Amino acid sequence: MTAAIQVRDVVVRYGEVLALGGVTLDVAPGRVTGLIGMNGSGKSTLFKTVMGLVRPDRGRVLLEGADPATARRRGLVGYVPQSEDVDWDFPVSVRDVVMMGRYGRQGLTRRARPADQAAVDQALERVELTDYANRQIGQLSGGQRKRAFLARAIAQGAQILLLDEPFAGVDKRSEATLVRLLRELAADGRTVLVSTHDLQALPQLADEAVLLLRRVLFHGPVGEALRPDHLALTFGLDVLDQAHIA
Ligand SMILES: Nc1ncnc2c1ncn2[C@@H]1O[C@H](COP(=O)(O)OP(=O)(O)OP(=O)(O)O)[C@@H](O)[C@H]1O
Repeated sequence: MTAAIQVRDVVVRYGEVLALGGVTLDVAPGRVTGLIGMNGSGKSTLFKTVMGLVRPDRGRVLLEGADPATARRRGLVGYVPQSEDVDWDFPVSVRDVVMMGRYGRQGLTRRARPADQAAVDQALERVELTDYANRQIGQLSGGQRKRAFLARAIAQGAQILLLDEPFAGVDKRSEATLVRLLRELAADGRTVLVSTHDLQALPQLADEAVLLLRRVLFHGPVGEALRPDHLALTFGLDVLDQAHIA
């Protein structure tokens, strides 16, 4: 099967810092792929490069054959950013955030048509936030905020979903809801790439895993990714002390 996300030899530098040192990766549709790496390993940079928000110094990214800017314009790719990258004080409601997923279809007037309203209603229902639609986005819990951004991507009709640490600061129940939703979206044929620190949740979440440390150390079945030697390479030797993972 052709990869929905193709990353080829991508190098990204921030001044002196080498964030990605030649990443090559194919991400398949219809599956959840977990992206694992320690702080600073380049996970967010990889997402931003795939979104076209960061320009690689070398290499290229194709999303269903299109460059990231074109894919974004076509609404092909939806992004749930890390919480730190969002201004939670911004005076928008949950419904407004989800409606942003429809902007690409509304032209310059941004007038929401019945089809847009219906898509927003359905997306809110799918993530179980219908009752919170009129709340200011900052007045949600961590898990609800993630679900609101996921609803935006669903309303957009994005075929490729990128989620940067969606479980950080999220209670276990919200995490379970998010995992179920991501699995459903993948079963529908979407491409789901999700970064996480939560290695214990990985077997329930993902079909395959990518271990990242500025480049791809491993890409394959979750069971193999969690092997002690792979984790030691990815996180350093400390992780081996966590016997329940090893
Ligand atoms: N805008 C920036 N300017 C300078 N350096 C940056 C910038 N963004 C990231 N970096 C650096 O690039 C490296 C990779 O960062 P990145 O945020 O991609 O890692 P990450 O794996 O997402 O980390 P975390 O798990 O902490 O979010 C780090 O050394 C980071 O300090």
